[in-house]
Amino acid sequence: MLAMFPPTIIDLMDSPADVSSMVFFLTIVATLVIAVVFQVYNRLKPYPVDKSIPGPPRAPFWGILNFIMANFEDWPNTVHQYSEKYQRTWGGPVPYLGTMRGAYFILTHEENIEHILSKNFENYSQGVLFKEAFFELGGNGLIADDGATWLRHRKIASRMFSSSLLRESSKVTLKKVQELSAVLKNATTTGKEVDIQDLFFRLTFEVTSIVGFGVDYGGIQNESQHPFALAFDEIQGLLLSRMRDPLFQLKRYFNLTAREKRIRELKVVLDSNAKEVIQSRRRTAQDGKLGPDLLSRFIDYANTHNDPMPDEELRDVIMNFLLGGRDTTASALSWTFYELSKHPEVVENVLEEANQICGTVSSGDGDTDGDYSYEAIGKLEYIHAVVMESLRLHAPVPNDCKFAVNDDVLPDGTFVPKGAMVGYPPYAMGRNSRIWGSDACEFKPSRFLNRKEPTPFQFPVFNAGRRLCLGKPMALNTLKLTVAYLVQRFEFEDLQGHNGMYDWHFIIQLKGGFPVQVRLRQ
Ligand code: HEM
Repeated sequence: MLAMFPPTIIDLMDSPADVSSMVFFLTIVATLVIAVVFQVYNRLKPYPVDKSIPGPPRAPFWGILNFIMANFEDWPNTVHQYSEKYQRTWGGPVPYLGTMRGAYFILTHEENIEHILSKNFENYSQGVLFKEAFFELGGNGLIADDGATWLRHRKIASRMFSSSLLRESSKVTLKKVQELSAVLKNATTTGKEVDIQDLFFRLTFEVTSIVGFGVDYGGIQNESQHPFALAFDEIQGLLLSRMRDPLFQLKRYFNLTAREKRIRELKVVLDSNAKEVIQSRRRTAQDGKLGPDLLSRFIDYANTHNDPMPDEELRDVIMNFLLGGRDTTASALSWTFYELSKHPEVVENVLEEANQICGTVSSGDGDTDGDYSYEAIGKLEYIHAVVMESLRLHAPVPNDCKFAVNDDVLPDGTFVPKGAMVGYPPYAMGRNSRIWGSDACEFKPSRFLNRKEPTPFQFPVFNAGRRLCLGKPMALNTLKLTVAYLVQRFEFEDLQGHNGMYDWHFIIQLKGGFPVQVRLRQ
């Protein structure tokens, strides 16, 4: 009977000695495999998270990762719904894989957020992952860095974001909004639909480039964009896609995929443009004619404080400025105009305040009418409330996080193990009924009128504590100026009835853009 079965490897051995050496060999292989699997498991296995922490059901090994992946496309809203349900720190274990770091906690109480962003700031880092994924763009710049390098840049940059830079940015914004207005005016005569979201991304690219390093790429009126702007957009998309790829470090190291090859090509374009700009600013510095842009201010600081800054460091300054200021402000503008398109009564109030403070504008030909000086924009209280309300409901950075350097206990008693990811969601906090009341999801600018502004820990749209966004005053000025100027001149009709769906990566944008029909305001 036995002969009917195919011979096994042992049947093929000539002697018992062969058999025992084969068994020995297989035992070694099996032991090695088990040791490797055990090592890998030990490295990837989730941290234990106390059962008292609420959250979605936990699967063995994967913890709540399946839940995160299943809801990833709609993560800001999912976080909002679960935060509303639990009204306390929630989360669970996740494998140590990709962006995940063993455990993920989501904080929605201001005391906990103040703890991680201010009181126990030293214990929470930006984490290596974002820095690594964005290295070709952000380098060792302010946004992704931690520790001594961050502190040095932060100290210098804080001096630079002065009221004189703000005034300069206000002038630049006005010039660029006038160019955008010309494009819209043209659309009123051709009757063509325009994607206002795309125009806002162009606008903020232009403003940040001029204020950041004194270059006007002229990309609002031109159909085609400058190679630097195109490369910046493309590389940003590719670097973002690394965040969902647990093997990106390996692929980058060996330059394995089309994405990694393209990133290298784009980095060359960006770096050579940045180098040109930096060298030109250095030459201007030698002639004693430095401009008002941020890059010139850094060069001046380095020269006057005898604190040399190599080109690479200045390159990172430029890129981080663009990274921090461009998409965030464009997102905020797009959502503000989205909310205005749904709330004509708010548009009436905006118009009334803008006419009162900036002066009325002659219909059709009022490009240079009105006072949009920094001082005038500072007086727009209602428009400020509109912009804040839009930021509350549509936080441009909907989810943010830090990583615990050592074990810690949050003020609400949650134990946070070393390495765990601690998320704080500006989007969900902006819609939280505990903070904002039962009408939290409604757009009501009046809630920002005649009341104390919420603390940054309650409203972490611009982050909070030691890493509060340096561009907040500049962003608010740009938003208010653009709203006042455009609402006074144009009516926007959302022909497709956008339903507020978003695309989100780090930033939320209106899904599919925001195509509108533009008419001159009568
Ligand atoms: C509506 C517009 C904006 C929003 C919502 C926003 C939001 C934020 C957030 C959430 C962070 C913290 C990121 C983190 O550490 O996890 C941040 C940091 C930063 N932002 Fe903004 N930002 C805006 C506009 C700007 C502008 C216009 C600039 C400059 C031109 C800017 C420059 C920066 C810089 C340099 C940092 C890093 C600060 C640090 O880590 O010390 N931001 N911003």
